[in-house]
Amino acid sequence: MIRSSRSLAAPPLGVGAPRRLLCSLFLATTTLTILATAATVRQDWEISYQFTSPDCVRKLAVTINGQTPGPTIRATQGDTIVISVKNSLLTENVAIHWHGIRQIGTPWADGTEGVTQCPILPGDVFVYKFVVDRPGTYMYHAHYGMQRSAGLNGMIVVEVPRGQAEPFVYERDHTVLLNDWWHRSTYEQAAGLAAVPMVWVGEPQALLINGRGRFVNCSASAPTMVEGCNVAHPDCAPAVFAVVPGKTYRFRIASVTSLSALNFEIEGHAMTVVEADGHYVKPFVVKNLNIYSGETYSVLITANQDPNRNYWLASNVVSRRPGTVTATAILSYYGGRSSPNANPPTTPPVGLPWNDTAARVRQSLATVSHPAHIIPPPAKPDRAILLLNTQNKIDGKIKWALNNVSFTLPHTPYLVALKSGLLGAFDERPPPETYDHQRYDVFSPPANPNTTSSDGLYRLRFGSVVDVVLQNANMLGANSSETHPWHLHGHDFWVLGYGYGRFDPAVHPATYNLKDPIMKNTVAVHPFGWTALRFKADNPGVWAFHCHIEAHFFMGMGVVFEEGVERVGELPKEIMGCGKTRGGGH
Ligand SMILES: O=C1O[C@H]([C@@H](O)CO)C(O)=C1O
Repeated sequence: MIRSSRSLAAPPLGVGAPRRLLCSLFLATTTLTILATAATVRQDWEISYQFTSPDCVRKLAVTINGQTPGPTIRATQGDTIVISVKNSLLTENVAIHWHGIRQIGTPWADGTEGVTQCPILPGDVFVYKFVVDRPGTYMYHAHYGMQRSAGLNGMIVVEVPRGQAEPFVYERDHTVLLNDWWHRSTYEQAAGLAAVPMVWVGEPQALLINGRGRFVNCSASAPTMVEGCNVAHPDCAPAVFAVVPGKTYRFRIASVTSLSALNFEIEGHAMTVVEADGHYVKPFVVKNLNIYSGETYSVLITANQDPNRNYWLASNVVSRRPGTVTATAILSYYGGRSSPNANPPTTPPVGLPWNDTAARVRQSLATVSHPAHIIPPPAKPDRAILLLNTQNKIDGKIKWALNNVSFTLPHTPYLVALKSGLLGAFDERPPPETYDHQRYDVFSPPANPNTTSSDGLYRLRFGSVVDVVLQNANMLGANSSETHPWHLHGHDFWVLGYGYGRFDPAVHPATYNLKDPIMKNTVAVHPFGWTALRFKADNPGVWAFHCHIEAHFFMGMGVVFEEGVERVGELPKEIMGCGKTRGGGH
């Protein structure tokens, strides 16, 4: 049972309030309406392991109140979200990240174990409290070890306040949470990644749409071939999305995959892309939407097809050679002759060719700001950090590194260590700002695969403008480079440009889009390419920036930024209790 409530806050008592009330009746009413819309959305969550069958095969999953995915959090811009999390995992810690929520003024609520908090111990209750300051489509998920892959995830929808228009209209929205799913436990996956030789997690056993998919080897004809397989299990019945003929719908789509880049399609219905990571996009129409882990999009579709049959929603792997069947859900018209959950008469769409990188780059380039919602980027950065993404080795173990440093999480959260002046909690030497970009050959495997590890962090001047260029490269094997979706906590960044091959700091900044760049919190770095972003270091706190592929972050593909930590208010004691913070941080 979820206890969920949205209660209106009392109008805040401010110096201006009494004077505003004396204004004309019209003004007073308007002011009160605005003040009264800020509400508190409360939910009580209990996190526990449960047997679930998302792809028809029984597996233990980390659930919220028994469910995976967890409940969708729906709120209005300006609302305060209060989620009380009880860890009932018995033998496992937990931490929950509110992906895309900037946590302005509440950096301790970001939910990133090792960065912003100690993990929540079994039996403990931790209350996350933060404001959703921007409308849009977001998600939440575990941010502790590889726990996200175990099922702890869900969506956050932040609506615009009533009466405020968006640059498009629709009848209502549907939420679509895309995921990938493995049968091996996250512990087995993590142990494999850290082994010599490494055991790679491999392609997922299933793709999920709203937590439902189908393992290809679990079939009605041979149910006993796979242990725990039951094709009739209600957990794996495809999700059904109902539409009224002639109406336009907003599909809010989020990808919380551990690994897979996906190609999403609604059979027979063109999709107009209108939002990316909480920002309005200059609308463009696609048949197939590419979506990387950590990204969200909103698309509009109009229910203008034959209402007497159903249509597939389909999700397919791209960017890696697929080893997983298409995930499907069903679009059904109200009043049509087809039963809502009947399979459509066609075969499910298979998406774009997995290796059509050019098509995916085209979509990245098409994603620019809506003309009426441009937030202009600062003309120049104060600092530029160039990060070379390489696959490397440490003591024979395969790792990922940035400028030859593979990231490790400290045991003491940076936020507490920095705020409380704890020494020796992490490597005080800052990681390198750049690499030998004139000589490094991004098209060949690293000449010397060995790398080093560190938990050092970048300290940014508060209020400064920072550019980061993510340079992709060849992996350890010849002719291979993968897509990496990089996610920044605590900020949105402007996406200034993408390029193929070696980034040249003397040439490429002149090609940046400073006119109408989209702002995002997650962006793809395409194979053998580079991606340039800019952000303002104006959110006091400590923020992770990492590849959103669960295995890659585990293998060291991340960095951490600190800015204005001296401006952070008193830290809640509840985020402490581990590492050097065991005495309460003092
Ligand atoms: O980090 C990774 O390791 C494997 C492979 O490179 C080694 O097995 C893979 O595909 C990754 O993305």
